Amino acid sequence: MTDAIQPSRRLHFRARAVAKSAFQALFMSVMPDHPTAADADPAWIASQARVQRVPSRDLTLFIRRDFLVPDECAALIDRIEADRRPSTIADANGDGYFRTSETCDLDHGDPFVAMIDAKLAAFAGIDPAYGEPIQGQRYDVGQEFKAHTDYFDPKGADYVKYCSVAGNRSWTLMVYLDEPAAGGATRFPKIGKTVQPQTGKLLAWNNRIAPGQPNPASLHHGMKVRAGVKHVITKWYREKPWG
Ligand SMILES: O=C(O)CCC(=O)C(=O)O
Ligand SMILES: [Fe+2]
Repeated sequence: MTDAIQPSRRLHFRARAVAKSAFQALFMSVMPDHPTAADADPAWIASQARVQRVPSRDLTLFIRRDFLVPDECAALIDRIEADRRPSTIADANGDGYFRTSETCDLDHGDPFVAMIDAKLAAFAGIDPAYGEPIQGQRYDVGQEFKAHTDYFDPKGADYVKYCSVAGNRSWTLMVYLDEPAAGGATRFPKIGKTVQPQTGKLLAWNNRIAPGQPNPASLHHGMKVRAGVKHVITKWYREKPWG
């Protein structure tokens, strides 16, 4: 079970591709040296300041607090608030309450969003061409995204629809933009790790054990917000260029 992207939106993003690549080139050029590979190198991620690796044999998971500053988070929240739709999932399982949040497709023609995208790519050390457009997710009280994986099930009905061009998802980067008054943690049940939302905190994990081999230990649950509102951005990289 995973979230679903909106194929109809892809045309829109393609039309923005020229602006996107120009901004990306600009921001990538002012960033310190970093890899631009097809896949992230955990050693690169671990080498950066203030990066913590969560001890686990089964999942490669990093946490970087204060990856974004509060002003950057607020500017992203403004964009998410202005343009959101009900979140969706692939491989529907009949549970209408599986993912109850709202989603925003951030506009990569917006130079600010392009700058955030470049920062994420530099952190991962992945060529931005492998990234899906960044999404924002918004959870109101009682909303959640039940335990799921971000990769698409290769045996699932929706695999061809979502993965025939760019392959499966490789890495997930996610940044908390605020801190709900209660609830809203991200739980990784297979490795016994729960991460609390904190403004600007980034999580990065590898959804595969090896190329082409999804990792079931990447299962995670965006838990119910109990008080307040939670916003995050999610960035998924693919095995092949997004196109
Ligand atoms: O909101 C969270 O804590 C998790 C979000 C998530 O897993 C997703 O959007 O795929
Ligand atoms: Fe997820």
